[in-house]
Amino acid sequence: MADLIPAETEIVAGLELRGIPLVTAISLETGLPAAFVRKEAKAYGTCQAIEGQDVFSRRVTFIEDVISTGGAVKDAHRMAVGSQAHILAVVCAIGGALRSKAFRNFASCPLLREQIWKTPIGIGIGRD
Ligand SMILES: O=P(O)(O)OC[C@H]1O[C@H](OP(=O)(O)OP(=O)(O)O)[C@H](O)[C@@H]1O
Repeated sequence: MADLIPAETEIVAGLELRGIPLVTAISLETGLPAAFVRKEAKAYGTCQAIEGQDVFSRRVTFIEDVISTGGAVKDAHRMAVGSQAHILAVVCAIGGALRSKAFRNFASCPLLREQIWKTPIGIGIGRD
């Protein structure tokens, strides 16, 4: 997966929960700093949705284990945009589970929709 991360990436961000061990391994392999995207912002303490790095104005690639409807990526994208991160792409381990609903969800995330055809997820679509 590490080979598939866009070269401009400054931070890799794993989506809770199964994206967390993946992004940790990719961070160790690439040296890119890892962030961790909660399903929703914590209601106390840091009150953050994205932990581990300040993603403000940074180029971020999401790391996911599998995408089905795209709902988890859509939620993460909304929170990352709220933090003014620039999301370059989402790289997932298993793209073949992608369902048609994902395209409706990605329609609200134009950057991801653009990238989806260029990243391994596009390969996943081809296998579906
Ligand atoms: O594209 P989607 O339809 O959103 O489905 C994919 C998501 O579903 C799974 O997580 P789940 O919600 O089961 O949570 P978990 O990783 O915390 O177990 C998986 O790890 C993805 O994050």
